[in-house]
Amino acid sequence: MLNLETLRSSLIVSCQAYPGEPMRDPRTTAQVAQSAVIGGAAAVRVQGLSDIARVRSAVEVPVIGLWKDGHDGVFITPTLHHALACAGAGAHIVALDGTRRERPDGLTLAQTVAGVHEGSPALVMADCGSAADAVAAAEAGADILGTTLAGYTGERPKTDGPDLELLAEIASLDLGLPLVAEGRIHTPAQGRAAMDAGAFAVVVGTAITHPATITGWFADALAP
Ligand SMILES: CC(=O)N[C@H](C=O)[C@@H](O)[C@H](O)[C@H](O)COP(=O)(O)O
Repeated sequence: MLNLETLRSSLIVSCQAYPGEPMRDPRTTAQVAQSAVIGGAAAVRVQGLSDIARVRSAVEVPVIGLWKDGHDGVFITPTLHHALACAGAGAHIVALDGTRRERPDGLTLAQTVAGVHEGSPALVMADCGSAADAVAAAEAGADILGTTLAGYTGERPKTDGPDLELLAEIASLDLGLPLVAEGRIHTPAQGRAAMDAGAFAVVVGTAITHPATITGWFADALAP
């Protein structure tokens, strides 16, 4: 089983393209992931079964896999079925919705985490939206806590950069699990600030791997 200590103080790069986008292709995702590893990514985060499988065979670093189904409510690896499929595709860590919301298959988060642990060697990263989510996810047996859904569930404001206040709050609770900062980390300084707020590791997605958005930032800055 994966030793999480290898990810302490590290950068994890999320490599995702969205439905209909030109880069939505497993071969492209694998090339982006390989490039991230060359740059220093200690792990990668990848969406979708084909991308997980392709990236798993293309890089040596741990793969965090998720399956987005839909785009609102509980959509990040929403059920145990989705989670086990991610593990089956090769994810070392399965990222799943770690909120307190009702799940589409009616299972609790604890039942879902137990199901992943019983059915695969994968660890579970709980994508949380608040400190209350993080507490519940720790109690449910998650292996890693992430702030992925902060600003997306209505419990926290959508901050411009990372939700440093939430990170510090969860870190202060000493839940005994690695706390991964994820969401709207757009600069190296924001990554550093997330570490200083108590993160164990940092996930960066858009600012490294989504050229359409990055291009838009520059284009907007130049507009008269
Ligand atoms: C809320 C949601 O759907 N987050 C997704 C989770 O996998 C991805 O769309 C994000 O890109 C990822 O969390 C990384 O965050 P950012 O791209 O802001 O660095």
